[in-house]
Amino acid sequence: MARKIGSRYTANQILGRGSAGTVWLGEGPDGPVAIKLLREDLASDQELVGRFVQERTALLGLEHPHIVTVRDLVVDGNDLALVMDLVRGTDLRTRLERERRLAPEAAVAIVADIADALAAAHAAGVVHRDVKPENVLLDMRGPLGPGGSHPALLTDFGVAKLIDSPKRTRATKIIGTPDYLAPEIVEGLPPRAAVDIYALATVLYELLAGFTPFGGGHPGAVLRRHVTETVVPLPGIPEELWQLLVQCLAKAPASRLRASELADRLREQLPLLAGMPPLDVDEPGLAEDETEEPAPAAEPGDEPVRRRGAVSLVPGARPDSNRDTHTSMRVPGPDELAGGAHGTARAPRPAGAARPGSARHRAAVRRRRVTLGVAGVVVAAVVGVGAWWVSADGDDRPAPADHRTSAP
Ligand SMILES: Nc1ncnc2c1ncn2[C@@H]1O[C@H](COP(=O)(O)OP(=O)(O)OP(=O)(O)O)[C@@H](O)[C@H]1O
Repeated sequence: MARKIGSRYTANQILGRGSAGTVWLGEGPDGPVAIKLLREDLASDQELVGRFVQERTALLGLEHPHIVTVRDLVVDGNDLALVMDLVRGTDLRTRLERERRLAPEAAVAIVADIADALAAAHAAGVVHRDVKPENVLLDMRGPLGPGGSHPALLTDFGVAKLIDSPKRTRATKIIGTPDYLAPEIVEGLPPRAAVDIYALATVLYELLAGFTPFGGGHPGAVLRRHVTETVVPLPGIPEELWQLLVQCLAKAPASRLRASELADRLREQLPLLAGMPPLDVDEPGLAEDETEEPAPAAEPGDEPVRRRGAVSLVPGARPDSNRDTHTSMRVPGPDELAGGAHGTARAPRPAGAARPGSARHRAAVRRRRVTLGVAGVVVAAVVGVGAWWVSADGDDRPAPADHRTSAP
């Protein structure tokens, strides 16, 4: 089912789908390429097409060994496409799902590559705004580096910005993926380079722990944790690496490292991490008042219900993904964010600690109920934040799906 894209490219086979469109394995005048074909409703939006053409120079100018180069932007009839270098490998999400946690040396080597990519982008005045494991590709044809990792490349540059048009997302809405959103975005400030550092530090934490520091449960609760909670230490993590994470997950953007400094500091630590096994951390449970909403019973013919709080990048998007992707939510007001006196961040559970749902865990929860007057405040905040999520455009609701392959 090959199709022509403009006069120079042919899309031959689907590699994967995201919320903004479909990525194809294609052929161009200089050989194989990856072609990201934006969704039809995006392609027919004149304002977006205009921005697409405007952004051309910035996107095409980003060349770096750890950035997936955009080779061409094609506007042709109903087609709007980014033509990129083809990366033969897999994305970091797929690797993480396979391995659950990465050895610190491999995790740090991958994140240092992406910090290099961000340093180059930030120097060129480009903020990525959607750093997450799905947007990191591992080039299986590249040489093996520290920890046996292939080179990592950052992709999807500029896509969040292109789609974040005033018409689509009104000034009061948030664009991004909840688990990786910097607190200043939740508070409604414009995204600057430091948001990428926060997101990348979140990715590093996730590679080491197997879960993100503030993720889990309702997306409104996730956003609130970014603003109000401090990150919980990971058992067994080397102190210097932990300090680096804490600094880059700082609530104040100015306290975070710059990308080039982060890359250097990470690489300095590589020799100390050589041979260290993955950290021995079990995924924590959620506090009882933060658990996912129960999925409604399926009717015959119903599409599967997404279990977690993913909402699409743009109204109407139906991401072909079984992972949480983007959120498009109203910026919460100060009152809605003021639920942080009592932390709900998911504390890592060292092996042997009570497993959520166990008798020991239930007893602990009962004890907590008795002692926590403040819990009511938290519940109120969660419900408040939930209310503004529910009141967002109905089109912004989670969409079911499954997806994704890597390049052959
Ligand atoms: N340049 C590329 N070379 C090879 N495979 C790619 C390339 N770019 C993307 N892919 C594959 O295509 C799939 C879909 O990518 P896409 O960027 O559309 O989705 P995403 O980033 O996971 O989702 P979203 O757009 O919702 O953030 C990914 O799984 C990725 O593995």
